[in-house]
Amino acid sequence: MRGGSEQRGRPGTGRPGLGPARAPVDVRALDAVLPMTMPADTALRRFFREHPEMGRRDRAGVAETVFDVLRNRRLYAHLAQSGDGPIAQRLAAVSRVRRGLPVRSERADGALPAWLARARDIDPATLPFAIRVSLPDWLAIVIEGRPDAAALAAALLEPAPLDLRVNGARSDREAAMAALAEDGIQAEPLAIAPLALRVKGKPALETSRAFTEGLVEVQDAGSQLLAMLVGPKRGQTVVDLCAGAGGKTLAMAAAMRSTGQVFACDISAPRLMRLRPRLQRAGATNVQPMAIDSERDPKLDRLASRADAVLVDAPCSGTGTLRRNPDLKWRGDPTALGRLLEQQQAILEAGARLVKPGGALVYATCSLLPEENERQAERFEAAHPGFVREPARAFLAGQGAGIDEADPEGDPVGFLRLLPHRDGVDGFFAARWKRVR
Ligand SMILES: C[S@@+](CC[C@H](N)C(=O)[O-])C[C@H]1O[C@@H](n2cnc3c(N)ncnc32)[C@H](O)[C@@H]1O
Repeated sequence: MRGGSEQRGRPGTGRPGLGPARAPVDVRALDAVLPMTMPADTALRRFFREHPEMGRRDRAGVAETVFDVLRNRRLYAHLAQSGDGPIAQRLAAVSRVRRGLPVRSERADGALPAWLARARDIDPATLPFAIRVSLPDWLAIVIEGRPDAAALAAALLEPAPLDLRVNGARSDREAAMAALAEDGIQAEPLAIAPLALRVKGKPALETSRAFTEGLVEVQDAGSQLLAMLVGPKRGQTVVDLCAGAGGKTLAMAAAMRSTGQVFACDISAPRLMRLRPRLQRAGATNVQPMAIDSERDPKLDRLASRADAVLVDAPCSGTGTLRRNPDLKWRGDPTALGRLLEQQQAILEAGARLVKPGGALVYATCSLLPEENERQAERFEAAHPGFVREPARAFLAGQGAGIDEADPEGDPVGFLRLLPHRDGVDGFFAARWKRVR
């Protein structure tokens, strides 16, 4: 998808259309994001920092266009092929026209140019699957092969909802909803996870009392289930081996009511730094952030066979989170998958070494790719007969998650698979094992 029509008419090249300085702000924002040299939300945050004159509402409008384009980029680029002007301008115009928003016309009579009218009126059902659902070929092949392809692909094009996890150490759902309501934020409980709330609209959450006082934390409800699957209990030693900025660390620390110890390990010190203010807000005193060089870091030796539970929330393709991170479709490099698979295996091995006899090991991804999910879990089991798979859905249902014990696809294997079109959460995979010897 990179190339062809998208390369034509770059900004500042004397091409027809608007010059970059005069281009509408959503077009300039797209110019900043589309080179994909960094994650889209980082590029957009930087763009907003450079434009302090923009108000909250303007930013929201621009973010909506940018993310709509990222979600639908392949379809829009196809529809924009016959248009004139720089690609960012054409993509923004297609986005606006297909969302029923006004588009600035350059024609004297105010009518849309013919190409844009065609782009507005075309029925995507007439287009090939990968273009229709805006997936790169490598991912379209995987998704089109599934029985639920149409529903899954459609769900991946929707914006993700904003889910919160109530900090059980400080509040409960009723009290958190009341605190949010004080700041005009409406939220409803979700059945799937016992501490999950779904926020209505896009309010200014981070300035609300519920957020600043650590009653709630932003976390997809599916992600909350993965932390629950670890089953951390008061007083235990738990290792979160790929803790990142600590979404699941925080959930586990709260479940342990600030007793015991959660070692939050990651090779990215900057990500772990982002965990610190979150710990403070949540009042979690049982977490020890631990920056490691790799999964073989000798710092981990002292935890060998000591952990009651280990979570390996492995680095992965992120294909389950495309609602939230649509730029991954265009930044993701399928040739890097082999390296990721090796890393996942190595981290899972390292995690297993830390589990004490009788303890639990959870492997989780936010991927839709069987190679990163079922195949990895099966490979691990074949090499580690001392780890016995436990039925994940039954485990979660036993803790109050609103999911059926039986796999919806009738699969008896005991893995957890969460899907946006079916479960209303991001796409996740998880396996839970008990170390029996
Ligand atoms: C899926 S993210 C973790 C998200 C996090 N658990 C959460 O809930 O927010 C994967 C993390 O693995 C980390 N990582 C990558 N390779 C690693 C390794 N060899 N050992 C430990 N962490 C690693 C990455 O830095 C990244 O933060």
